[in-house]
Amino acid sequence: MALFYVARYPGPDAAAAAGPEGAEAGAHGRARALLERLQSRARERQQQREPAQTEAAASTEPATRRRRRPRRRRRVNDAEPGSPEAPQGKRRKADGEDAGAESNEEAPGEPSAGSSEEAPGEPSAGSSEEAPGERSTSASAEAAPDGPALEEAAGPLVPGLVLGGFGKRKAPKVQPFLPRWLAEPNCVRRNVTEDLVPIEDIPDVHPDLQKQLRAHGISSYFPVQAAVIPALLESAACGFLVGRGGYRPSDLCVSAPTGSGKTLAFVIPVVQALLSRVVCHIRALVVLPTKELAQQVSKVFNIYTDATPLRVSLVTGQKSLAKEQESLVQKTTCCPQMPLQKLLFSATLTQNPEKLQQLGLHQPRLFSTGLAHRGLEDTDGDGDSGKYAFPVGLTHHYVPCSLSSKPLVVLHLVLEMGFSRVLCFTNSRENSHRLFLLVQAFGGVDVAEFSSRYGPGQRRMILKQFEQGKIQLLISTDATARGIDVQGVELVVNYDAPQYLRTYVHRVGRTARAGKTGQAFTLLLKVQERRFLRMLTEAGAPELQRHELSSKLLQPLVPRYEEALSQLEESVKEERKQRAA
Ligand SMILES: Nc1ncnc2c1ncn2[C@@H]1O[C@H](COP(=O)(O)OP(=O)(O)OP(=O)(O)O)[C@@H](O)[C@H]1O
Repeated sequence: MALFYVARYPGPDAAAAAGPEGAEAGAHGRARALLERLQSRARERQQQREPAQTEAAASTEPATRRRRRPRRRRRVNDAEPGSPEAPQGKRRKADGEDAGAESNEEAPGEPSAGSSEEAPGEPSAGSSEEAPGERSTSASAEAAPDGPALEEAAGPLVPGLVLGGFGKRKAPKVQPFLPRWLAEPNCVRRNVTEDLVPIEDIPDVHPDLQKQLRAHGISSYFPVQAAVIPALLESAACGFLVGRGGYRPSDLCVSAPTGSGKTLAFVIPVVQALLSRVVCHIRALVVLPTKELAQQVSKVFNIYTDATPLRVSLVTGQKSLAKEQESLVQKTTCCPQMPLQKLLFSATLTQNPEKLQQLGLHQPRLFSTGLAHRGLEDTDGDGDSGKYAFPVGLTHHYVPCSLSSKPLVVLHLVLEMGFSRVLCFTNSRENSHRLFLLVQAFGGVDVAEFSSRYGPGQRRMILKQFEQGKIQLLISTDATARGIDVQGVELVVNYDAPQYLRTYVHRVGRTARAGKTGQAFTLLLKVQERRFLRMLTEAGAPELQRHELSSKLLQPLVPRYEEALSQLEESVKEERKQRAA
C-alpha cells in the first residue's frame, strides 16, 4: 500500500506550491516525509551490506539505471514463480520464504529497499511497470551478489530454462517421412509368364518339397516365390525363428498382385523350417480373411506336409469351439512361443506407415511388385505405376448403363459374348439373391449364388461345382472376392460398382491368375461414373476401356427379360410368405 501511494506522488515542488490547500496537501507532505525517512534508512542498510559496491555504483551510474538492471532480471527469472524449472533461490522467494525474511528487516508497512533508490518525484519503476505484489522479488534481485553477470545471461531467457537459452529458438517443424524399409523395398517382378525361376535354381528348398512341387505341375517359381522363399529359408537356416547370427529374424511384408503365387511363397519355407521339429507344438499360425480362403490354404499346406510328421489344423468356427480346441490339442501340445516372426502377404498391402507401425513389426523387410514407393523405376516398362499392381493379363472395362438395364447387360455378357465361367459381384446378399432369381427365371444360363444365405457345406459345394464348370454364372457377394482361387474364371463382372479400390483389386483378381488372361467389366450408372473412374485414376490403376452396349444390342433379350421380371415379383412374394409362416 505504501509503495502504491508513493509511486503516485507528484513531487516536492508540487507539494510546496500547494501550501495550505487542505488536507490532501498535508497528506502528501506526510507521505513524502515518511518516504524520505524510509529511503534514507534503506540507503543506510544497503551501505552496511555492500559499502564498496554501493559507493562505486553511486559514483558511476545514474540511479535509474541501477534500478532497472535488477528489475529486468527479476521479471525474467520470475516468469513462472514456483515452477520446477525456476532457479531454486527465486522459487523460494515466490513461495514467500525469502520474502518473509526480507520483510523482517523492515517495519510493517514499510517500503522495500527497492523503492528507496527512487528519486523523489521520478515515477517509480516499481509502480509504473510492475504489479503490486512483485515487490519482494524485486528486492531479492537487487540483493543478488552476482547481479551484472546474471543480467547478461538472463536477458532473453525462455521461461523455465535452467541453463543456456541465449535466444528464442523456433521449434523445428516435424516432416513426415517414409521409413527406409518402405521407401526402398526389395523389387519383385510381376510378370509371372516371363520372369520364372526354375526349381533347381533354388537348391536350398528341401528335395522332398521340390519333388512335391513337380508332382503338382510346378517346374518354376513365380517371381514373388523366387524372391521370398530364399529370404525366409535364410532366416530359418539357424533354426526356426532364429535369424543370421542368432538374432530374431526380420518380419516380412509382401505386396504382389492377385494370382501371383503368394500362397506357395510362405507355405514352402514354413513347411521346410518345421521339418526338423520333433516336439509337437503350434509352430505356425496362418490368419486368413474368410473361411473359404482358410480351407483353400489349409489344402495347400496339407499337400506339402502330407509325407511329413507335420499336421495341419483348420479352425474356421464351423465346428463348436470345444471341438476345434480338441482338434488343436490332439495335434499339438502348446501355443507358439514368442517372439513370432510375422509374415504379411497381400495384393493390397497398406502403404500407410502408421498403420504398419500398429502391427508392431520387427525390423521389417518389404518385397513388393508395386511401384508406388519412392525411387522405384518401372521395371516392367508397362507404365503401370499405381498404388496396387494388377495382373499383367487382366483387361479392365466399364459399361455405362441404367439401373434397369443392368441385368440385361449381365445376360448379354454371358450369353452373347460366350464366356463360360463368369463371376459376378454385387454389394449385398439381397442384390445377389434377386439377380440370381431373375437370371434363373430368364433361363438358358447355369446360374448359382454364393453368399451368407448358405451354410458352409453348401458354399463349399457351390465353389466346387463352379470350379468343375457346372456353373456358368456365379453371382456372389464379396465372400469370394479375396484370395479364392478358382481355375478358369474368364470374366469378372462388377454388377454393383465396388466402393473401395481394394475391393476392386480383389474382385477383379479372381481372373487373370497365374499368368493367364482375363477380363473385368464394371457396370456404372451415370451418377457413379465420374467418381469411380477418378478413384481408379488417382490410384494409378490401368485405364478402363469404355464398353458401350447400345439398346439395339440388348433389344433381343427384352421380351424374355420382362417375363422374368414378373416371375421375379412372384418369387419374392412367395419367399416373403414362407418367411412369415
Ligand atoms: N510356380 C507356380 N507355377 C505354376 N502355378 C503356380 C505357381 N505358384 C502358384 N501357382 C498357381 O497360381 C495360382 C494362384 O496362386 P495363389 O492363390 O497363391 O495366388 P495369390 O497371389 O495368393 O492370389 P491372391 O492375392 O488372389 O490370394 C494357384 O492356382 C496356384 O496353384
